[in-house]
Amino acid sequence: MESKKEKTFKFVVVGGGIAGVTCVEQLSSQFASEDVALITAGPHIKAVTNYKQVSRRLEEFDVEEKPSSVLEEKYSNLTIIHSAVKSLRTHTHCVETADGRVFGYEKLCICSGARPKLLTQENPHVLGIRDTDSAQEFQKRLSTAKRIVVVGNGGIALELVYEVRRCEVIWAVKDKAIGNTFFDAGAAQFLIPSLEGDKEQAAAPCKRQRFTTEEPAPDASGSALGPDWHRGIELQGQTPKPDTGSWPVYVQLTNGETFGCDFVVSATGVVPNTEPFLHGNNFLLADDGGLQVDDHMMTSEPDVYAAGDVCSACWEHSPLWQQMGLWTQARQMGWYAGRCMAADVLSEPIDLDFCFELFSHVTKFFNYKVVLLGKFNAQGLGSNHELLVRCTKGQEYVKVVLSGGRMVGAVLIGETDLEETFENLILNQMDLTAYGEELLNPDIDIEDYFD
Ligand SMILES: Cc1cc2nc3c(=O)[nH]c(=O)nc-3n(C[C@H](O)[C@H](O)[C@H](O)COP(=O)(O)OP(=O)(O)OC[C@H]3O[C@@H](n4cnc5c(N)ncnc54)[C@H](O)[C@@H]3O)c2cc1C
Ligand SMILES: NC(=O)C1=CN([C@@H]2O[C@H](COP(=O)(O)OP(=O)(O)OC[C@H]3O[C@@H](n4cnc5c(N)ncnc54)[C@H](OP(=O)(O)O)[C@@H]3O)[C@@H](O)[C@H]2O)C=CC1
Repeated sequence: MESKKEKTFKFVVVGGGIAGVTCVEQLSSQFASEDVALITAGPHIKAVTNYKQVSRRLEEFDVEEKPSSVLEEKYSNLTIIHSAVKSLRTHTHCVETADGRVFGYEKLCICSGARPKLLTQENPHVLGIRDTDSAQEFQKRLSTAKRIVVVGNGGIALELVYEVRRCEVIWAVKDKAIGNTFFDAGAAQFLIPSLEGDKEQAAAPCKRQRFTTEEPAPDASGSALGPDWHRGIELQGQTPKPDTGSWPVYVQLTNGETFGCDFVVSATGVVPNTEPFLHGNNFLLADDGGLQVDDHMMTSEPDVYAAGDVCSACWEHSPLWQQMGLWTQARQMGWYAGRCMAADVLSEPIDLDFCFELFSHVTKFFNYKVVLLGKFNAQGLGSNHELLVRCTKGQEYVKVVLSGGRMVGAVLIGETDLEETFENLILNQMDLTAYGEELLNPDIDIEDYFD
């Protein structure tokens, strides 16, 4: 492959999702006179727009799919190659693309994302949702569906059961409460009425959900969708009719029930897209199949970095941070990987970025603003923690996780206006023992309290 090299770039980034684009922008701007390449399988790239720093650590932004020419116009040293990488030779520092071209690199960053981990492979009645194509396929199939089964209890399932209209949705959940990847049972309880509310009934007179609490028995192309992916696409089925007794597919659950449906959405997590890079190389993989990266986003292969959903952060984490497959983390990792690659080339030292100090995520579920901070579900704390909860039905749910009298995490649902104060309390690790439950007393203006 070495002899066929068409061109050698100083930096090559693989993947036009948010991690890859952020990384390549960082490198192209810092090294304006060096050749940089972005190799991506899809025709479009993802761009961060309307970036807003909500507080010291919380950020919000929109993500837009754009033609890649937008990037090439912005950076004259950037070349975009539209083809999938089919193999990598780390010992000769080159990649081969599906269209047979070979490119050399000095430093490479793999940002190839992840793909849905489907319940069953190659069953035409089981769909995953990841990119624009799969979302469109879902929309098309939904338009003629009377009943679907959604399997999984994470972000995608939460969004779907709320957004789908005029179609019976059977949500198969193996946990005791909904939304296990984001919420505890208390928060889940707070959110449940939103699924049964009058507002929904008015918009979708035929919408019905049925919950079950047992799981059923039993090629990545574009970038992952992101915030508000369902806005602007009609997620509407056909009005449910009486069960005719004949469905395209049947799902048997471990609680013994069987449901027929038009199709099944497998919202059961993702697997990192690593295959094209593994053969012939010695990448260390984490338990989740991601490329292991150290605190400089470096994989176990020399001059190869990784960022976003494809990688697993294997440095010793801050006690207040954990990795999740999220838009924000893809951006932060892509940006930091670019800076680490630059520091390496310039032989400059670089410290782990402060964004990895505290986990923070702002999103929306069931039309509520949701802010998650630190060890929001007491992850890894065992019994060594206490919880304070304040809840006003239909308005807000506030949960604080304390360990040794110090705040280590929080879940804020609704317009609580507490995120900045709590973020500061978590970061400064102040001993809050003296305040006890007063911490969540709604009659106290907590901001003034700690100023
Ligand atoms: C339906 C849905 C809703 C979501 N909602 C949210 C949300 O509200 N908030 C949030 O924070 N996160 C959300 N996420 C998660 C978020 O989208 C991902 O964590 C994030 O997009 C990961 O970015 P990435 O750049 O690592 O990977 P991706 O966006 O998956 O990009 C990977 C890129 O690599 C390219 N690629 C793959 N293989 C190759 C190859 N061999 N050669 C060349 N190119 C390749 C792909 O074409 C793509 O351009 C959602 C995800 C989904 C699926
Ligand atoms: N607003 C947001 O922030 C959103 C973020 N996302 C992100 O996009 C990515 C993909 O989302 P999603 O697919 O929902 O993945 P998630 O990882 O969020 O959730 C997967 C869910 O499926 C469950 N599960 C896994 N295997 C099975 C099985 N065999 N049977 C039944 N249930 C199973 C998991 O349970 P268990 O945990 O017990 O394994 C978990 O509840 C995630 O990284 C997610 O964080 C997606 C949508 C919205």
